[in-house]
Amino acid sequence: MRIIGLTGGMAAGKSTVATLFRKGGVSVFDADACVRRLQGKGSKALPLIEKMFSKTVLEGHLDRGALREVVRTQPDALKRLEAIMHPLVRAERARFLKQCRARKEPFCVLDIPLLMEIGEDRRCDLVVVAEAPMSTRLSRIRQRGRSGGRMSVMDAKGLLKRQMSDHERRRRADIVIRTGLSRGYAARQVHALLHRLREAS
Ligand SMILES: CC(C)(COP(=O)(O)OP(=O)(O)OC[C@H]1O[C@@H](n2cnc3c(N)ncnc32)[C@H](O)[C@@H]1O)[C@@H](O)C(=O)NCCC(=O)NCCS
Ligand SMILES: Nc1ncnc2c1ncn2[C@@H]1O[C@H](COP(=O)(O)OP(=O)(O)OP(=O)(O)O)[C@@H](O)[C@H]1O
Repeated sequence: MRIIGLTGGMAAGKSTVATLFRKGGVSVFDADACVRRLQGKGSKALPLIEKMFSKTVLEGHLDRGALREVVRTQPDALKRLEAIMHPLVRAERARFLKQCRARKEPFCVLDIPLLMEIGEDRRCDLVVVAEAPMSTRLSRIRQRGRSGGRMSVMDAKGLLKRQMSDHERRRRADIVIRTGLSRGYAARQVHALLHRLREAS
């Protein structure tokens, strides 16, 4: 089975590209969704988060706004949060790969925002980067923030600093999908890639 790593900066359009792969019949592991699942009610991570960051769990639910605020204002908080989340995400990822192998799927996608930062790209057979200009991404983040519940540009900037530069990411990519233009254009690039992968397998 060939493992396709999918990554990109914040609001570049990874999830949109991942959906296109899914629609093309490919199994996708979504690391952000996995984090949210692992932080859900009754999850393993919640008691650990509650112990480390007081007042971020209310009546068994994670208060994401409160946790975002902690991450933004406490210098080492994200590192400590990652130390809780990353081993759990790693275990889920291993489970996903095992299931795909058991189903004898020819390839699968790992959609991981920090794919390169954690060195997981080295274990992928093909690394795909979703790329849109920073100005486009910031306006998408602003729009999402306005429609409620999501992080503001100010919150995002702290996380963006921890993500790899676009230049470095592009250098380590095998394929770049341009996601700064229309969705149709992104779809055509993914379809062409899937076609090539299927021809080669
Ligand atoms: C910081 C948290 C609470 C913010 O939650 P919120 O719902 O507001 O945002 P969401 O999870 O949708 O993330 C928004 C954007 O930030 C990026 N991001 C999230 N965590 C990180 C991180 N540790 N470093 C860099 N970027 C990150 C995401 O990929 C996404 O692009 C949450 O992202 C979290 O628990 N992060 C730690 C786990 C982690 O490292 N996740 C990255 C994928 S493995
Ligand atoms: N051509 C395009 N390709 C991908 N996304 C696009 C495109 N045009 C607009 N968008 C929009 O950009 C926004 C961000 O996309 P998406 O959620 O897929 O990004 P992401 O990289 O997964 O974000 P994050 O890592 O912050 O969760 C969405 O609202 C999406 O609809």
